[in-house]
Amino acid sequence: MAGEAVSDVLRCEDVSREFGALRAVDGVTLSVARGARHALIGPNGAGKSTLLRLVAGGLPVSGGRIHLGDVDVTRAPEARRAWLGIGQTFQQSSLFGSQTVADNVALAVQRRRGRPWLPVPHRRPAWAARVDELLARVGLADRAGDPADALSYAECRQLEVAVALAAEPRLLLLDEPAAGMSTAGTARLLDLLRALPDDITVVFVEHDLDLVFELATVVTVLHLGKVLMSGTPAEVRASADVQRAYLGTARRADLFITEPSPGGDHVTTRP
Ligand SMILES: Nc1ncnc2c1ncn2[C@@H]1O[C@H](COP(=O)(O)OP(=O)(O)OP(=O)(O)O)[C@@H](O)[C@H]1O
Repeated sequence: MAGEAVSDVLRCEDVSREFGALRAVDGVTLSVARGARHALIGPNGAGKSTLLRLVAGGLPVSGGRIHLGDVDVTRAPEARRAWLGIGQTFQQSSLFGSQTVADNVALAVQRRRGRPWLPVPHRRPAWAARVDELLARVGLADRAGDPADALSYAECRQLEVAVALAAEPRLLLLDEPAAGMSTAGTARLLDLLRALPDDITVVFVEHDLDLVFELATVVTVLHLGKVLMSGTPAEVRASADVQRAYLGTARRADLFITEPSPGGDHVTTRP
């Protein structure tokens, strides 16, 4: 319906992706509301990263449809989707290590302003101001002149967010943004993501369930390529189905606590 298309930034309808005989994503239907911080969680191999790649356009779907707002982007190439407003960070770094922190962002700003062919970062005042603003947003203003190679792992992830934001996305896809981070790095990342404006909708894949439950407004749980459930963080933490999906994995099954009751399994969450 037209009304739904306006309020949802992203809609996946019956989206599937096969790798040979494996259905990595199996009939996923999902709506992401404007301004949401929408987490995708699930055990290893559930299909989370594949779904992100299908949305970003890095992989074609085997079936189903993907809408960005009211535009059907199912067959659109990745660059077109980026132009339409899908930004992303990757599990693998996409930074230029020998370029400065500021120049990494400047190149991304240049791409957005339609000058991707300029061989070196161009120093137009308006673009430089945008670079400064983005570096301040991700907490790297004081590292602007350092080569990206000199950044810590956590700072690299912060810089990748700045590069993604330079493309002015309305939908930002983050694949395991906290992977490999220290507690302090994760806390900084959480602050950074919390401070993003509401007109940027965020969909993120994350194994750190503490981060998920701190940040997410909606959580979708994938299991064996299918949506097991979508709900608020509280609903997901209280779900016996979700707990069962996580049991037997090393991933924070302790967040979901089963208390035996006369009526059968009863799941509560940690206070
Ligand atoms: N390019 C590929 N070729 C073949 N199989 C793939 C490919 N990419 C992913 N898969 C398989 O698809 C399934 C889903 O993988 P995916 O990476 O999407 O899971 P995930 O939920 O992100 O897992 P993790 O949490 O471990 O990153 C897995 O069984 C994986 O081995």
